[in-house]
Amino acid sequence: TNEFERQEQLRDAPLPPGAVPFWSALDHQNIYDLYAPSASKEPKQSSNITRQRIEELFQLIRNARTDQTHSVSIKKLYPIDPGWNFQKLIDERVAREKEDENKKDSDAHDEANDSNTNSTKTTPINSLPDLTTIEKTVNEYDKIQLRHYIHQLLHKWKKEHENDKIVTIADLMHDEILQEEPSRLNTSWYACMTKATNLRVYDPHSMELKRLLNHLQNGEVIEASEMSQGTQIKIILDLPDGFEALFKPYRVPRNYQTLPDHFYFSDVERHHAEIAAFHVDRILGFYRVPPVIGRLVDITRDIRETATEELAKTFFTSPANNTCFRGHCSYYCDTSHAVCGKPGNRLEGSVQVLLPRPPEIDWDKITHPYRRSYSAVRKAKWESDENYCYDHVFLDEEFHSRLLLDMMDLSAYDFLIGNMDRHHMMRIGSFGANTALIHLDNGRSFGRYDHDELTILAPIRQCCLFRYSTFARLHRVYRQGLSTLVTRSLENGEKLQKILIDEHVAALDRRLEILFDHLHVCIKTHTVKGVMVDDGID
Ligand SMILES: Nc1ncnc2c1ncn2[C@@H]1O[C@H](COP(=O)(O)OP(=O)(O)OP(=O)(O)O)[C@@H](O)[C@H]1O
Ligand SMILES: [Mn+2]
Repeated sequence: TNEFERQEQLRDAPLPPGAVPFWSALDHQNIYDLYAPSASKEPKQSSNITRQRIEELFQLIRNARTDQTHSVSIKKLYPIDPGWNFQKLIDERVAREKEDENKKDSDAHDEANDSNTNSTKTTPINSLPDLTTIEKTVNEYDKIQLRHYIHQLLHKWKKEHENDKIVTIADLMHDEILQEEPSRLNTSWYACMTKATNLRVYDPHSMELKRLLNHLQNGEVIEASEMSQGTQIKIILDLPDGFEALFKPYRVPRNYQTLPDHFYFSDVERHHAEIAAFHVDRILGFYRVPPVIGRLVDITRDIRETATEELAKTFFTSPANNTCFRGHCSYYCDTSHAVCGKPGNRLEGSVQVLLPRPPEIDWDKITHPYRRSYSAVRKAKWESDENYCYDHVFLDEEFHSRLLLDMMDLSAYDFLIGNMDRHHMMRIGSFGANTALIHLDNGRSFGRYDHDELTILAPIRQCCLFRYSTFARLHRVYRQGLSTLVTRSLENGEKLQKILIDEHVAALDRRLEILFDHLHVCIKTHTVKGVMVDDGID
């Protein structure tokens, strides 16, 4: 029995760290951290909505859509008082902002000025909300009129654009390529660009996508250079056949949880988050993330030996005898945060196709109205003004278009993947007015699985508008099981293992229900036709 007991004890003893695959290290108590609370797997929040209620909601919304699309007149469906006018709200806002300016000037003396924050107005975090300002925001009557007005404008936008021709990136570039480098027209890069349209950046069922992913995963690296934009290290890989790709290296293990005392803006970028975010976007049917795939590179052969001089200069050998590089950027580009092959030359990363950039193609970079303050001591305006959508977003002409609903799609998407870092919205301006957002830069998503960041839903909660077709797709995905679809998708074609740990996958299902719950609340307040918009975009 002695021998038997000894074996039992051995089995229960914690495994030495080296024997634990890194993504399951989470299940093991950190025996060195004496005060660490035991890892809790229970989510902090869950939704109140039931499966049955979600089904009822869907039926309700589907029926209402028939009314909306076959309604005799949009003006009857969304009536506006003859005496009401939009301009009055604009004038009021201008007056309000002037007053705020004056107040700020007089306050400025005794306030420590945080001069490197952006120009969006912010409120000190610890002060009470300014009651005089809140009273003066839009009233209930104006809110109803304004909502109807927005519905009418979105309907008008739909009428103007429903017969738009679909344009591809290849179309935009054809003439110039033909003149300057006609051989590029025969590359598989160009073939991919014929599938990147104003509505979606790839065709999920095409051979071109398959080939593209294969290329990103296996194509020989011709040159590695640093991307100059951005806060964290990113490598541009030149691949054969005209492709350029963005490589984000492994930085933290899959179970790394954003440090509780870190702000989202100093959060490290995660290659596995970029990959997982691509799969989630595809499953939700947006097709707005340029294709990304995981790749194992040889840090010496694929990066050091192909590196530009600038990048090559930052390579060194670590005490553990691994090859590392530092790169140049404003966060984590020093010797203590270097990217190292481990073991040996093995380095994981995400590889995303780079879409053409200026001067070839123009991009719009739209400041997100719900961007966070990016300051440790200030809050953004939308955080203290529940009427922010009426006071700002609805009054902004730029949002009297598909952009408003694209932003709601993005809010839903970002909530599911837990991305708090959407400071800008990107789209290809060269496409003109009817162009979808491109969901770029998802490296700071999937930071925590034990927390659902409800503020990411602020655009949906405050504006209470949602695209019908997105809802219909979310509902379909819900029925099939989002987590099941994501798990299956990640097993298909990925060489890297366990992109998302189970806790992150489970969080997706939980968050989808919370999203439905938010829409449910909106609909209780504003009715189905007040919230759902069929703008003809699928
Ligand atoms: N796949 C892509 N195709 C085209 N351009 C891209 C792509 N990915 C990134 N870019 C461009 O490079 C910029 C920086 O990339 P990214 O946002 O991923 O880096 P970042 O370090 O997070 O930047 P920031 O700190 O500004 O958020 C983007 O704003 C975009 O203009
Ligand atoms: Mn970023």
